[in-house]
Formats: sequence, structure tokens, C-alpha cells
Amino acid sequence: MKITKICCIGAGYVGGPTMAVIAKKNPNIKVTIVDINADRIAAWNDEDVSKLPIYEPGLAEIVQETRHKNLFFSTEIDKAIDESEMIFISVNTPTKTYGKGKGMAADLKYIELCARNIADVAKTDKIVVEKSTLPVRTAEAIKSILHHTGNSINFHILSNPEFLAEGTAVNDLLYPDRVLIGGESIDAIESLASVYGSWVPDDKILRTNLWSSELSKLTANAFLAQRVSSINSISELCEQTGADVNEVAKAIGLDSRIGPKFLKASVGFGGSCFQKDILNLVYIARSYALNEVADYWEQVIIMNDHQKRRFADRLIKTLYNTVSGKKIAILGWAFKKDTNDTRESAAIYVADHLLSEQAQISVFDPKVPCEKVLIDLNYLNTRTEKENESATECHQDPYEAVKDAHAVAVLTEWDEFKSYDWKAIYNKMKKPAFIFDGRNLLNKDEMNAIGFEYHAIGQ
Ligand SMILES: NC(=O)C1=CN([C@@H]2O[C@H](COP(=O)(O)OP(=O)(O)OC[C@H]3O[C@@H](n4cnc5c(N)ncnc54)[C@H](O)[C@@H]3O)[C@@H](O)[C@H]2O)C=CC1
Ligand SMILES: O=C(O)[C@H]1O[C@H](OP(=O)(O)OP(=O)(O)OC[C@H]2O[C@@H](n3ccc(=O)[nH]c3=O)[C@H](O)[C@@H]2O)[C@H](O)[C@@H](O)[C@@H]1O
Repeated sequence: MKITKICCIGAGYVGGPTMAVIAKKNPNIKVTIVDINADRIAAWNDEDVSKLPIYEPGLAEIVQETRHKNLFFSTEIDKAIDESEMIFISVNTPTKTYGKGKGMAADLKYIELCARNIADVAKTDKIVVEKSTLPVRTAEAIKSILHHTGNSINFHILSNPEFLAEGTAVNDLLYPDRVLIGGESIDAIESLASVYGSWVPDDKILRTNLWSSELSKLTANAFLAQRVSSINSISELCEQTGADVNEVAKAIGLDSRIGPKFLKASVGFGGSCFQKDILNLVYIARSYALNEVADYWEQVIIMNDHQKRRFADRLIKTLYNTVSGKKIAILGWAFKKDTNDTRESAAIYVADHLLSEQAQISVFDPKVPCEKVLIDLNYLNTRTEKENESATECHQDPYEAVKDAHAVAVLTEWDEFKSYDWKAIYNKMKKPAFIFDGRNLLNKDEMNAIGFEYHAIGQ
């Protein structure tokens, strides 16, 4: 099928950047991104591209170049489905918070709503592309809903998981390591391959069966997260033995079988997907009674929770076993640099633990708005909103955030933190002035020379 019109349901961190790049590279295809969230669509349509709902380096430029030409953002979901030959489903698939599988399984209600919506509206044959990350065999359910529409429309389901990482989304989309397409209909697979073929070399477009494609996405995230938990587990051992985790990571990463990437010890991984996808993998394994498999992967999450907790505990212990009434400045709230996304950010859990120990926290992040900090803390339900509010400050200026602080905790690896005037920060803080560097971002010798008591991960 020749594709002239694409609809993407879900204008989020995946739908937005992915479709913007597809539109840029396929000027002859009309791409419409739809969402039930009218505010989000309005933000995508804002003439001032600095107000786009998602911050990603390079994204605003592409949106500016393609928007109103062949890229459109709309709340008219039915219309966009009706007119398109290919429909991407890119809605959220969070961990279930209720019922069977609560806290483990992926909540597929948004996916099912999309499938029903497509079934209701479609009058012509459609290729339906799973872009969201889904449990293996979800395509079966989508197929069942679509094939029971009672009319003679042909639906072809493809799995096309997304591998972009936030903060580097545009680059990852422009130069992907691979594009994965799983499906049963060769024609449908080739239709989607031709969309990517506008800029991705064919040998990087991998065709598999549906189930391999769905499972590969969960597996990729599990392997990536496992590397972070592995190096983080070693960081704890380094702190006990005098080894330096940066040196260990470098030494093992030079082994070409191990490789140097994703070996950065940290306060713990965050983001909307690693934890969710591993929990989902664990849930699927348990549902097939594969308990050893489930336990194996669950340990990645257990280690990550331990790392976040350990960081906060170490800070408290170093501050003479109490942070009650003390001001702790948190630099960085996003789950990694170059994004405004805070989902599952380690900073939230570290802050929550410090607040439970009656600390006052003072937050600065270059891209996260202040109101988001309180929303994230309130979401945990650890204490009342009023209590969170009275113990939390948020600042637009990092030098204000650190004023009179007993300690600074660096929780996101924003580049700009490295070039701050740390001498001036030292002068503003209470003494002894502590730094807890959850990202091993700052130069230890320089910090010590200024007079800080500097603590990093795995050193
Ligand atoms: N965030 C990331 O970096 C990556 C995410 N993924 C996967 O992609 C999927 C989407 O993730 P994000 O873009 O981060 O989520 P998101 O939460 O940023 O965006 C999802 C959007 O879907 C919309 N939506 C939900 N139900 C809808 C419906 N029935 N009709 C129309 N719109 C609807 C929501 O309003 C929201 O704007 C998830 O399955 C995730 O696991 C995959 C790779 C990377
Ligand atoms: O499915 C998804 O959502 C995406 O999840 C991750 O992307 P993302 O979560 O955006 O960002 P990562 O760069 O993977 O970082 C995840 C977390 O791990 C942390 N991390 C990463 C690497 C490292 O060496 N150390 C480390 O602590 C980061 O700071 C961050 O908190 C994967 O890298 C993407 O391939 C995938 O598409």
C-alpha cells in the first residue's frame, strides 16, 4: 500500500518527535498527530516553539520546519483515523495501579480504547502500527478487536517499537541503530519500511515476526537497565574497598565484548520506561510460571531502589546522622539531562526520603517548572500536600537554591552544572559545605580545593 497519510494517536514524548522526523523525511506524506489532551495539542500548535510540551534538543526546529506543511497536531481523532492509511498507536502504557497485576503489569486500557476507536471509525483498509511498548502478544488483542468490527475492512497489525532515548530523541530518530518491524503481512511490513526507507538504510530495517518484535523492546530496556544496576551494585563495593567505580567502568568497558556505554554509576536510573518495562517482563514471566526468569530480572529493580535509598541514607549519615531542619539543595530534578521529563526520576525518591527525615529541600532544574516538583512529591502520597509545600522551595536561579544550604545533592547530570561558579556556591552555603554528587559530574580535586566535603558515587 502506498502511504500518503499517517495518523499517530498520542502526542507524547514518542509520538511528537517520531512523527516530526517522519514528516521531515517524507514531505509527500501528510502526518497528523492526535491526542485527547487538548492542552497538549494546543502547546504543540503554539507559534512560540519554546512552548512545545516536550523539550528535546533539535525538536523545535523540525516542528517549525514541518508544522502546517505536512505535520499537523489535532484533537480531531476520528477524522485523522478515517483519512489515513497507516495509524500509529503511541499512547501511554503505564504500570497498572489497580486490580490484577497492580504494580507490575502494563495497563493496556489506553491501547484498547485506541483499537476500539479505530474499529468504530475506519471505512477503508488500515495498517495499524503498535509504537507504544507492549507486552508480548498484545497484537493478538488488538487484532481481535479490529477483526470483529463486522464490516469487510482489512486491518494489518505491525509492531514497530521505538528505541529513542529522551534528551537525544531527534538524533536517535535520524540515525537509528536499527528500526524493528514485526508483522505477518509482507505488504504491510514493506509499506512501513518504505516510510523509514526515506532516510534509514535498508540493512538497518529489521523485519521479524510480531512476537519477536514486541518482546525485543522489553528485552532491550531490561538489558540496558541491567547494565546500570550492575555498575551501581559495584559502586557500593567500591565505596567499601577503595576502588573507584569510574576506573572500574573504564577498565571493563574497554573489553570489546562489554563495551563502554551505559556503565555510568549514578543515583539510580529513572524515566518512564525502564522500571515499567522490567516490571512488565517480570509479570509476564511469572504468568508463565517462569519464576527463576522473573526473579532474575526483578533484581534489576531491587538494586535500583536500593541505590536511590542508599544515596539518601549516605547523605544523612554524613550530615552527622540527621537532616532534621537542615536545608538540602537539589540540583537537577529531571530523570536525565536534556529533558524536562521527571517520570520516575531518582530525585523524587531521594527528596521524599529526605523530607521524611524532616529536611528542608530547595530545588533547581534548568528545564523542569517549579510546580512539577510539588506535583511529583504529592503523587507519592507520603505526606499531605501542605507538608510537602512547607518543606520544599523551588528556584529559578541555582545560586538562590544553594543559599544557606548544608549540602548540595547533584541528581541530574546537566552540563551547565559543571560550569557553575562553585567558589561562589561554597561561599553561600553553611560550613562544612557538603556536595553529594549523584552523577559523578563534578571534579573531585577542584571541589576539595575550594573547601567542599565532596562525596561521589562509588569512590
Ligand atoms: N518516553 C520514551 O522515551 C519512550 C516511550 N516509549 C513507549 O511509548 C509509549 C508512549 O510513551 P510516551 O510518549 O512517553 O507517553 P506520553 O504519556 O508522553 O504520551 C502519551 C499520549 O497519549 C495520549 N492518549 C492516551 N490515550 C489516548 C487516546 N485514547 N486517544 C488519544 N490520545 C491518547 C495521552 O494524552 C498522552 O498525551 C509508551 O508505551 C512508552 O512505553 C517507547 C520508547 C521511548
Ligand atoms: O523505552 C524507552 O522509554 C527508552 O528507555 C531508555 O531511554 P530513556 O529512559 O529515555 O533514557 P536513558 O538514556 O536510557 O536513561 C535512563 C536512565 O538511566 C540512567 N543511566 C543511563 C546510563 C548510565 O550509564 N547510567 C545511568 O544512570 C539515566 O540517567 C536515566 O535516569 C532507552 O535508552 C531507550 O532506548 C528506550 O527507547
